[in-house]
Amino acid sequence: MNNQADTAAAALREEVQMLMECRQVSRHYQDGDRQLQVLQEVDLKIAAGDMLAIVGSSGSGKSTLLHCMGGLDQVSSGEILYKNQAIQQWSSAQLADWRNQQLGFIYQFHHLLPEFNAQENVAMPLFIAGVKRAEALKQATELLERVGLQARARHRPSELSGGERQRVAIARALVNRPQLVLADEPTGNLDDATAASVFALLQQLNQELATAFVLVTHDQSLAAQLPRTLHLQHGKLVTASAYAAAQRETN
Ligand SMILES: Nc1ncnc2c1ncn2[C@@H]1O[C@H](COP(=O)(O)OP(=O)(O)OP(=O)(O)O)[C@@H](O)[C@H]1O
Repeated sequence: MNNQADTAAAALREEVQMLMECRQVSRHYQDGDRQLQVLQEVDLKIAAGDMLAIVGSSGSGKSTLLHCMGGLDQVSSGEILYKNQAIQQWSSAQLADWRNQQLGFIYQFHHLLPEFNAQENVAMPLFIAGVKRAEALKQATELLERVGLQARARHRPSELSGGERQRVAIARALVNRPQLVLADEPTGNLDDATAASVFALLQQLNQELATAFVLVTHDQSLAAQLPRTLHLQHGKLVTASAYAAAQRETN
């Protein structure tokens, strides 16, 4: 009886903590009469507080997978569950609310709004969610402090360095206290030292806030610092050793 209760409790804990699951996710694009298979039967699970890297060579499907996970692209078959609900069944309004309230996105080219200063850029998801301006700006300031940019709050993106802009983008991705952050090459356009400090910041935020992070990267050395790495090859998840063998063949 006790054993049964323990098993049930463990199963429940896993359910509660499971954030996202990709089940047999495939994505193809039609190119004239040719079908381009970009993702093939990808299975993966992300639990609360996970931090994982997705590595793969150019064109292996990393961004497509991330876009599907964020509901920005549609899967051709399979399903993506967020807290056990299939996101492809949601309306575009539901998807937009979900992205605004539960997800954070960090892109390689940060997409900050040039006419707004750093603090307003960070506050933007809160403005969109209907939070009052003063409260939104207060929360944005807290996040800017956290990423070490309080002194730059009133600067516009054009007045910031690449690394500073990327940190503003990270603060913006976190301002809604998302449970899951999807980051596409978040350090891709930064020099090595800045990339390392931005990466360290993501790790720190993962530990402090228990935010789950999925980081798409080309950079194997960054990925190696994370507890879990998934390897994409021609749209399929493969084992680390199969991936390494294929890399050796191409080099
Ligand atoms: N909208 C689209 N229509 C047609 N083909 C597409 C589309 N989006 C992506 N692709 C193709 O899908 C493949 C995977 O692209 P994706 O951007 O996911 O790769 P990636 O691994 O992120 O590459 P990179 O590291 O170069 O950014 C590529 O061959 C790309 O040309």
